Amino acid sequence: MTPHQADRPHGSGRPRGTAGPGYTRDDRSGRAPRGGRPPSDPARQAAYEAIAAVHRDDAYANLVLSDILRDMGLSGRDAAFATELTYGTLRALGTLDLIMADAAGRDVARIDPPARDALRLGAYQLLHTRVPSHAAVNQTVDLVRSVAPGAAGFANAVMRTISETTLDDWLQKIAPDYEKDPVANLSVLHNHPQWIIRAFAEALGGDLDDTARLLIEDNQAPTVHLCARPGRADPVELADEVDGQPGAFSPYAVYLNGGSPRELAAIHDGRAHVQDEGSQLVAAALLAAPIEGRDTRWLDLCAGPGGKAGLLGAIAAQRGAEVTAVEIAEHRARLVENATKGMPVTVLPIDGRSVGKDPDLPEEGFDRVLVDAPCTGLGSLRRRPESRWRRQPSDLPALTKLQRELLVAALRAVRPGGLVAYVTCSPHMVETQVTLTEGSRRSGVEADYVDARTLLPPGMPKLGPGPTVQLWPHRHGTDAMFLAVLRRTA
Ligand SMILES: C[S@@+](CC[C@H](N)C(=O)[O-])C[C@H]1O[C@@H](n2cnc3c(N)ncnc32)[C@H](O)[C@@H]1O
Repeated sequence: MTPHQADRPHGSGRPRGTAGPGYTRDDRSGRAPRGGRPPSDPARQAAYEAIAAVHRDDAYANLVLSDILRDMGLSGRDAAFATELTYGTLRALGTLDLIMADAAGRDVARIDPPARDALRLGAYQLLHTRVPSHAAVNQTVDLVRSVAPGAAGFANAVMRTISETTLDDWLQKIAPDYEKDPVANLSVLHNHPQWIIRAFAEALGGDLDDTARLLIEDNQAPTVHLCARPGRADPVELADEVDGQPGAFSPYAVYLNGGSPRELAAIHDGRAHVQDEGSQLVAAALLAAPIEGRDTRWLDLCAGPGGKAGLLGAIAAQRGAEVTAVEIAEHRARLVENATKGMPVTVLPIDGRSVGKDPDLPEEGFDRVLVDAPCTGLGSLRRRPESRWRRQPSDLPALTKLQRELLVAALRAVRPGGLVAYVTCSPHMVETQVTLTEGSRRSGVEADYVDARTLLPPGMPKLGPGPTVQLWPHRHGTDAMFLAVLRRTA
């Protein structure tokens, strides 16, 4: 699973008719049980339902919330408030749970799941929003009464205890001393699991001050970036049209100032797509280095849902090239087809590791190959509020094996003289440098690094010593994309 798999219909992570630990089937709707009181506030009810679905069904917050908002007919300020509450609560979960445990005098694992999620939402309002305390307490007790009627008195007591102390004082109380355990301290202060902080710190050369800056950035709601598709839209004109601004680095990027990109005409008519600026940069980097000889056969080995294929396809149309886009998951392959309509792109719903075995994926058949590998997605935590608490270090072995195999396949698919870009939206060294070294070694293919810094727009700051590049939210305003470019020599 990768965080890119956000197109999965919500709830599909768990078989129908089953419920997550601690939930009964009656909890599954998330709505007030028959005989319970109706919700007093639709935005909070929507946020509660989304948070409960994330924990009960392994749903993705962005998908489940947009379904709930639509079903409840919420828009404008109500929708914005529900979104802030859902995303904020999910991001802050680890620290909220520690505060709740302290206030309740028991581990949160021992609180009934519906009451626990309602309390998390309440604690978030008390500690992170301007909602007046009495309103946060009363609304939360009302919500608990409707989803876990027996726990209303308990919820009242916990909420009142939390409300008596400011967030700063809570953090002071529960965070371990920075001098004794800096990672544990940062984990509580900035709402990230410790293993992720260690991975970030390692990729940032052990600089914990810089790591803290990254953690703070990870807790901000990211700006939505559009990609103005080359040949179809001019970014400056598009920026005017959507009341946004041209991006700082990618020649295709437009930053939205707010509002939902779903409603934009440019998205509907295929002139633009939503794509982080870092993703645009790494995809374009594959095409930036000159190669000798034929340059018409390009391969995207992990294409779903089609963001980078959409950009590669638009440029291929201009340069007379053709893109083969491979995606193993059928429903995601269909998304790639949608994303590349009208472009010279052929979508293959097959395993990218079948290079040399599938006639459509011949060895040495391609001039440029992109491996945007399935990964932990630790580089895009801003966009997926629940993922930092869902991901586990135990996810790494299976992912890195797949990454190595896909890199080996890519190196075999490219012709001598051609280029392979290895990309992850994770800065975890095991997924970046280790995979790269191991995959290149095992491929048996000879290849040299191209300095990836030279393939990015001039003037980009803080790209490190090369030849690989790690982008960062707190340095570049992008997701933490990793990029390595290899030229096959023989
Ligand atoms: C990081 S995502 C790619 C994102 C995509 N390039 C984009 O820009 O929208 C990785 C994708 O690889 C797919 N995948 C996983 N294993 C694969 C395999 N063996 N062959 C082909 N695709 C695979 C996943 O289903 C997922 O869609």
